[in-house]
Order: sequence, then C-alpha cells, then structure tokens
Amino acid sequence: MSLAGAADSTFDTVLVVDFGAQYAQLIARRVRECHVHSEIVPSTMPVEEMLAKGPKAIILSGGPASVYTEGAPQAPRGLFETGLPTFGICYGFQAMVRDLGGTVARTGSSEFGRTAAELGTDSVLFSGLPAAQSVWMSHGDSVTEPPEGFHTTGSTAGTPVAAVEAPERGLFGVQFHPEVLHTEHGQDVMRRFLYDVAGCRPTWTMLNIVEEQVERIRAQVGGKRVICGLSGGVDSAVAGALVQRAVGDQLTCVFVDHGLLRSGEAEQVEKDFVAATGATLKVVDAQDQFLTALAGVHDPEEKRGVIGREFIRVFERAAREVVAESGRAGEEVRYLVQGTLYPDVVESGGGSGTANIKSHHNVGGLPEDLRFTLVEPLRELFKDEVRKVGEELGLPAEMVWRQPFPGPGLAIRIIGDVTRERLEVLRAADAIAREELSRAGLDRDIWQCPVVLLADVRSVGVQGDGRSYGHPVVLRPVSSEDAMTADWSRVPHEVLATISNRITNEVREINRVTLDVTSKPPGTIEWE
Ligand SMILES: Nc1ncnc2c1ncn2[C@@H]1O[C@H](COP(=O)(O)OP(=O)(O)OP(=O)(O)O)[C@@H](O)[C@H]1O
Ligand SMILES: O=c1[nH]c(=O)c2[nH+]cn([C@@H]3O[C@H](COP(=O)(O)O)[C@@H](O)[C@H]3O)c2[nH]1
Ligand SMILES: NC(=O)CC[C@H](N)C(=O)O
Ligand SMILES: [Mg+2]
Repeated sequence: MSLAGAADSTFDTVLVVDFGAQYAQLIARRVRECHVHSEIVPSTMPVEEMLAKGPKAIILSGGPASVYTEGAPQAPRGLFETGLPTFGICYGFQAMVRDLGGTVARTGSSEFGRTAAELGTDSVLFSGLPAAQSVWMSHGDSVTEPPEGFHTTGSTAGTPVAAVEAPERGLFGVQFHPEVLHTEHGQDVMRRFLYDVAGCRPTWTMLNIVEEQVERIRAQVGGKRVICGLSGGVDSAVAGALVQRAVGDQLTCVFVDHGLLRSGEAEQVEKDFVAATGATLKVVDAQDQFLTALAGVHDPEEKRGVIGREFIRVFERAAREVVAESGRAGEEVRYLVQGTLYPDVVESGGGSGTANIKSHHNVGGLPEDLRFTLVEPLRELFKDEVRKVGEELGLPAEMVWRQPFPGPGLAIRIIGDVTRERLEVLRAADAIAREELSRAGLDRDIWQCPVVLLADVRSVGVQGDGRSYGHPVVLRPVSSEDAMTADWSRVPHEVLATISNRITNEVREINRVTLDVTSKPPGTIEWE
C-alpha cells in the first residue's frame, strides 16, 4: 500500500534516503513535525521506484561511510536529473557533491558536536536566520570544492564549505545535522527547505497517522485473531487501541503479571484500559514462571533474554487459550501486537548499522523460535508522538501521560539476582518515591524515576543507636524528550529529603538513599 503519490492527495510526501544514518528516523520525525508525510527508503532504491511514490522532495541522510572508498553507497542514479528539490545532510551532502563533480576529501579536520558556523543570510535555506549559529557536527570528511553552479553558503573554522546551494535547480547541502535538537535553528532550516523550496503543505496530522496505521493493520491481519501484549504503559495502550480500531473484537489483550511489577499496577491495568477502550482483557499470573526462570541470573543482558523468552511463552499459552475459548478449534492466533517504539529498536541495535546498547525485551530479547508475526504500529515513532496519537484516539490523559516503565520491570532495577524478597524491598521503596514525587506535583516534569536496588552492595548505618548493615537504593529521576537522550532532574532538595527519610524509616532493609546525577549519554536511564 502506498499512501503517497496521488496528485490530489491532501498531503505531500518527502522521501528520506537512508545511507545508514544514526539519525534517519530523527530526520523523518522532524519532517512529520512540520506536518509533512515522510517515508524512509534505502539508498539502493532505484529512482523510478522513488518517483512512483510521488515525492515532493528528497532528503539525503548522513552515514558512516566515506564517499570515495570502494563500495561506498552512492546517491541513486539519475536522482539529480529528476528536478525534485533535494537536500543532502552530512554524508548525503558529500554524496551529492561528488556525484555532481565537486570534490570531497579527508582534510584532517574532523568536527564532532557543537560547532560555531557562519551561514549566509542571502541563502534560501538560511534566510531570516542569524548569520552566526551553533550547529551540531559529526564528520571526518569534508567538501573541498563545490560542484559547478553551486555556491557556498556556510562555513566553520574547520570546514570552509559547510553548506552549498544551487537554488534554481532545487539542490541544497549542509555538512551539519539540522535534525538534532542541539543545532540551534535546525528545525527552521527544515521548514525553509520543506515549505519555501519544495512547497510542501503542512497538512499531515496525527489523524493521518492513525488512519495510515489502521489501514496497514487491516491489510496485515485481515480477518484473523490477534493478541496484544498490554502492560499498562503508554505504548501498548496506544498500540492496542489502534488495533482495536482496525479489527475490533478480533483482538484480545493479554496482561502478564510477571511478578516484576510495581505495587498497584496489575489492578490499575484491569481497571483503566478496559474502562477506556472496552477491549477484551486476559490477565495471566506468571509470577512463579518468571521468578523460577530468573533464579541465579544476574547479568543484565541474560536477564533481558530470559524475560523476552518467558513473555513469548506466556503469549503462546494465552493464544491457545483464546482459540479454545472462542470455540473455534484448529484456528491459530498468529499475530502478536507489541507497543514497540523506535528507541527500543535502535537501542537493541536494530537500526541500520547501529550498536547494541541493551536488548529491549520486546526487540533484541525475543527468542529465536518466535512463531508470532509481530504487529508493531508504533515502531517508527518516538514517545512524544505516540502520546499525540493516544490523544487523537481519545485515550484518557492519565493513560497517555503515564511515565514509562520498562517491560522487564523491577528485574532490571535490582542489581544482582532477582528474588521475591528483593522485589518486595524495591517495590516498597519505589512506591514511596512515586508517592512523594506525585505529591510534589512533579509527575509531568519528570520523564520517569527508576529506583534502583543495589542488592549486592551493603553499607553500614546507625539506626536506633545500633549498627545496621543494609542496602543502598539509587534514585534516578530524569527529564527527556524521547528517551534517546536524557538529563538528571533537579528535584527540589526538600522532596528528596522526604523520600530519603521515608524510605530509610519505612523499609527496614534499606539504610542509604543516593541520587544519580548522570545524563544520557553517558549513562542510560535504567541501570541495566
Ligand atoms: N506486563 C506485560 N504484559 C504484557 N505485555 C507487556 C508487559 N510489559 C511489556 N509488555 C509488552 O512489551 C512492550 C514494550 O514494553 P514498554 O514498557 O516499552 O512499553 P509500554 O509498557 O507499552 O509503555 P511504557 O514505555 O510507557 O511503559 C509493551 O508495549 C507491551 O506490548
Ligand atoms: O519495554 C522496555 N523494555 C526494555 O527492555 C527496556 N529497557 C529500558 N526501557 C525503557 O526505555 C527507555 C530508555 O531506557 P534506557 O536509557 O535505560 O535504555 C526508558 O524509558 C526505560 O525505562 C525498556 N522498555
Ligand atoms: N555523519 C555523517 O554522515 C558522516 C559522513 C562521513 N562518514 C564523514 O565522516 O564525514
Ligand atoms: Mg512499560
């Protein structure tokens, strides 16, 4: 199915040509933020196929290769003769320049991170923006000579040709990354290209995203039965609601109580989701199964693997029960809906050429013998976009704005082996932290606040004039836009003091409370 292409379509499409970038999805997302439809395509796609999608413009992404090395990906043959407005970013810029007869070389002056740039205000792309700007760089190669007919519109201390354009041909290129938040006027540059150069209309909305996904889900599952792993979190609630809109009562939601949940969570899912959507919900008590499988496992990746596998085993059992209960023996549930988001995929090493940071249980932690076909309507979106989709679907605000909680639950917040006793200790500490942060009105300011139990560490204390030898917990409040990067939250000291006091007074095993003041990167949000 292609939504794009029709001349009378109510929205315009931009193709993001992926050269193996870290940020291809981020480019696509910035285009969506301008209310323009975007689709990522591989750089190997023939131009005719691209044209068949009816794009209004093309953006060429960055990438890890060097344009002049053997086998480096090339700009699609004939692309620059199509007359389509084209914007090359980093590698995409270098590939464009090389293709059109300019030169690219390893000049010996790499730039990484924040860089001061001088941008020509007479440029179409930078018009109306300040001439001196802070931009985000990540390159080792540079353009040394623009192609004929292009003029240089930007430079930095290390890169004399940091931006070029041939506006009458609709061709533009920049060495920096306008798609990352740290590039001061990056989104303005995107707007100039999309609206002023390419004439795209800002008509692509969350409603379109919902309709696109509903159509896709129907095409994928047809009249078959589907189950959805429902966690009580934002992503699976939105995924489940989308699937329900698409295929109605072919859907059964399955909530797994794996014993790694926070206090009150199971009850809340049963109550809220069903009330909001009317969907059929099946609750599975799998506490013994997960705790047995996790016994003695302390390596984080191993834990994630065990949890991913056990989840699937539970879903398989639930699927058989759904069939049995429907009275249609011989039928099989082949489709499993998950609320997987793009950051889950990219962190699990599932982007093009990206590193594995941690295997999210729903992506990298899936077992090899997985027999379900996955339905993941949110796989290309970021959390804040998913929240908007949830609002569009009419889900209640408490559900849409709930803080994230990882599928592997408290297991990846106990540093060491996971036992029933340790889970109880952590659950008690976590409930106090959540209660006090909510009481202080900080729920929306804080992205989430993992409480981490250092179960293998003990510390000496003095309590009631006696010696204690307990465990520390770590508070990890963070602020974030999309969980790809994060900073530690500056929670008022009085609130921290109350939390610390209450935890050490009310949870006997804990005699020390510490605060994690690490951003992401270099830390991740969860400790494992
Ligand atoms: N306890 C659970 N029972 C059933 N499915 C689950 C459970 N926990 C996680 N999942 C599945 O794994 C997916 C990924 O979990 P994740 O925690 O990232 O998302 P979420 O819980 O839906 O949203 P949030 O990130 O807001 O917590 C979920 O969307 C859901 O499909
Ligand atoms: O469903 C999930 N399965 C997982 O395996 C998992 N690991 C981390 N998280 C959540 O993802 C976001 C980013 O977390 P990290 O900075 O720790 O990678 C944060 O919001 C984490 O809580 C997970 N969610
Ligand atoms: N981020 C990029 O696209 C880098 C392009 C190229 N690999 C360079 O180092 O210059
Ligand atoms: Mg969750």
